[in-house]
Amino acid sequence: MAQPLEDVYCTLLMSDSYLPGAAVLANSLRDAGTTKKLAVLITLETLSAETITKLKSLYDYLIPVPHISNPNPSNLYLMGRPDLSFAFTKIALWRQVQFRKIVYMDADVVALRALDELFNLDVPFAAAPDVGWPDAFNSGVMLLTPNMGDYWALQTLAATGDSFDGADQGLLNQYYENRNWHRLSFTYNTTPNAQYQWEPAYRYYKSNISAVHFIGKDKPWSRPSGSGGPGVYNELLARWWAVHDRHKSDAYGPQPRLSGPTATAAGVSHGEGEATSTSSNTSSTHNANVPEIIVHPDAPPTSTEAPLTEPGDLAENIDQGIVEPTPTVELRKFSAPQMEWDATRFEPPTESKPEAANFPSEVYEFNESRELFQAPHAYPEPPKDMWYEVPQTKPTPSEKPRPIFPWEQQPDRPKATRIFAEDLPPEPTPAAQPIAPIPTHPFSTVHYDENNANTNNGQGEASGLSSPERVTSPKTADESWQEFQQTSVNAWDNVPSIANYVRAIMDAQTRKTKTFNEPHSPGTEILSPSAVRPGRRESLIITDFPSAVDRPSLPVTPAPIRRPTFWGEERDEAGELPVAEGVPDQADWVCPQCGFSSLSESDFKSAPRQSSPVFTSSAIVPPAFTTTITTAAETTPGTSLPKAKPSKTPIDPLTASFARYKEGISRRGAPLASLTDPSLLSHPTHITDLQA
Ligand SMILES: O=c1ccn([C@@H]2O[C@H](COP(=O)(O)OP(=O)(O)O[C@H]3O[C@H](CO)[C@@H](O)[C@H](O)[C@H]3O)[C@@H](O)[C@H]2O)c(=O)[nH]1
Ligand SMILES: [Mn+2]
Repeated sequence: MAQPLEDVYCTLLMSDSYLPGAAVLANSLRDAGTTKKLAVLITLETLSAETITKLKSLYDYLIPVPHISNPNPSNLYLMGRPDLSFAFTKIALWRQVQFRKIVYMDADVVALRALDELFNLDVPFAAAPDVGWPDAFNSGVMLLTPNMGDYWALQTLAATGDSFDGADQGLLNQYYENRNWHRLSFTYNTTPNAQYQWEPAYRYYKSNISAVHFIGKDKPWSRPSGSGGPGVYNELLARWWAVHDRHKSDAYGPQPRLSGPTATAAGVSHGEGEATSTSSNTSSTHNANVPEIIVHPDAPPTSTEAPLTEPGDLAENIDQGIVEPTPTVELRKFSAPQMEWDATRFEPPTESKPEAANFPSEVYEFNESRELFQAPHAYPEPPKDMWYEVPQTKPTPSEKPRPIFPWEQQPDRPKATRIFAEDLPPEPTPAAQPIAPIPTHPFSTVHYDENNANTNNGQGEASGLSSPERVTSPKTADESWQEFQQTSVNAWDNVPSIANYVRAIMDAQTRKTKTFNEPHSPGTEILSPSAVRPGRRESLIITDFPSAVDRPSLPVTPAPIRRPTFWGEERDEAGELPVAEGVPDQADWVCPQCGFSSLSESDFKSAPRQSSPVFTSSAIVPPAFTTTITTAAETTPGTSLPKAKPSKTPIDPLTASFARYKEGISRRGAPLASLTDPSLLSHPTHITDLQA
C-alpha cells in the first residue's frame, strides 16, 4: 500500500552566505516543536561542502535542484537586487511531488512558533500580502501543493523572463494573479522594514506573529548581533538573534560522510523511473536522523565533482575507519521547545509540568511562646513613598496616650498576667471546685490583680474565688463542657433585635395569607430555636412592638417588656456567673466619648430611676432598662455566690447594674455594639412600619 505523502517545511539555499539564516530557520521551527520534517533545496554548484555538512545536521532532507537564472534580469536592478538573479530556482518547489504539501520559508525567516496548522488549509496555494504592495503576495512564505502542471507552467514563464521584479516574487504573483491565491494573515510572514514601521499595529498584533521575514538586502546575520536598539525592527531582530545564540554552541562537528558508491550528491543513483533516491548509503531502512539527499528524476544531471565530498582528511579518516563518525542524532542536541506554547492552536506539550509547579512553599510554626508580648524597642523606618504621610516628629516616650476608658485612669492599674492550665498544680479535691466557674475559655484564663476587682473581690476571697489557683485550676472534660454550655448561648435569645426582626417578617407574612377582615392578633411571639427546649425560658425579648391595631401613629419606638429578672430561669438554674478576677468593670470599658452612642455616662447616671420609658430617637438605650435589670446577687437569695463588695469609690448602683447588664451580654457572646447601636435597634421599627 502506498504511503501517504508527507508534509514538509522547505527552504532554499543557493549561497553559503545565507547559511546562518537557514540554520536559524531550522532551529526556530524545531524549537517551536513542529511535528513536520524539514527540507532544503540546495544548488550544489554554489555551496561549499562545509555548508552541505551543516545543512545535513539541520535538515531532514537535502534536495539538490538546478540553478535557474533569469534571462532578463533588468527588473532586478529596479529593486537593487542583482544578487537575486537566480531567484527563479525557487520554482523547483512545485516539482517536489514526493510531498503532499510544502510550507516554503525563505532562509531569512525565523519562526516564532510552528506554522503546522497551515498544512491543514485545503487550498492549493496560499501566501501573505507583501508589505510593499499588499495586493501582491510575498513569496518568502508560501503554502503550496507540488504538482508538475504548475511546475511546467512556471518553468515556461521563467524561461521568458516575464517577472515584474525580475525575480520569483514577480513571476509567482503574475502566475497566481488570476488563480485566486489564498491570502494568509500577515502574521505568517511579518516583514519588518527598517524604514517604515506601523508600530501601533505591530504592538496590537504582536502576540499573533508566527514568522518574521527579514526582507531586503540587509540580513540579520550581515550585521553584528549587538547592534540592537529600540523600535519594532530591532525588537524582531532580537528574536532572530535569540535563536541564533541559543544554538551557537550546537556541535555541528564533522559529519559522517555517506559511505559507499553514492557518497556524493552526484553519485546518488537516480535511475530512470525512480521517483526519489533514498539516502546515499542505499540502505532501504531509512534512518530518520540521517538527512536524505533526494534527487528528483527530472533534475538535470549534476557534475560528478559535486562538493558533497568531505573536505580534508577527516572524511577520509572516517571512511577508513580511523575516526568514528559522530551520529547526527548526537550532533543535533536536543533542545526543549523554548517558544511559548500557543494554547489556541496546540495541545499542551506532553512533557509539560503543572502550572506553578515551582512555587516556593513555606511552613509556619505555631508560636508556642508563653512570654507576654513585648513591643520591640524600635520599628524599621517606614517607606518614604507612601500615600499616607508619616508624622514628622516621633512622640516622646514620656508622652502617654490620652486615656480613653475610665479604668485607664486608675492609678494602681495592675498588669495583666497569663496562666496556662498545664502549669497549675493538680486539683486537690473535687469539693474545692468553684461553684460557678468563670466563663472564659476552659483551658486558659486571663486574670488581673485581685485588688482591681471592684465587683466581687472581697467576696471572692471569702468564697475562695480570689485565688488564681482556684480560679484557673484544671477542669475535668465534663466540667469544661458544662461550663462551655453555660457560657455559649444562642444570640437569638440574647439579642432582642434579632427576634424582633424575625417576628416582624413573620408577622408580615402571616398577614399576607390572612383575609382582610380577620383581625391581626397581636403579641404572637416568635420563639427562638432554643425556646422550645424544655427548661429554658422562652425568649429574652426586651422590647415589644405594638401591632398595627394598637399603634396610634408612625413611627413607633420599641417599648421594653418588663421582666422580673433579666436572666430569667437560667439565673435560677445556674446562678449568676461570677465576674472574672481583676477584670475592669464593664462600665469602665465604655468610652464616654465614643463608645455608647449619644448616651454619655453622665446622661446615664443622671437619668431618673423609676421613670417610665424615656425614648428619644437618638438615645435608644433607656434608663428604663436599668429598672428591669437586676443582678443575681441582689435577687437570688440563698445562692452561694459572692455578693458584690462595695468598691473604694462608691459606685452608683444604677451604673453598676447597667454595667452588669452590658457585661452579661458581652460575656455571653452578644456583640455589645449591636445593642448600643441605635440604627440596629431601630431597624425592626422600620420593618413594622412596612406592615401598615
Ligand atoms: O544569495 C542568495 C540569495 C537568495 N537565497 C535564497 O533565496 C531567498 C530569497 O532571497 P531574499 O534575500 O530572502 O529575498 P528578499 O529580500 O526576501 O526579497 C523578496 O524578493 C525576493 C525575490 O523576488 C523573493 O524571493 C523574496 O521571497 C522576497 O521576500 C533567500 O531567503 C534564500 O533562501 C540564497 O540562498 N542565496
Ligand atoms: Mn527573504
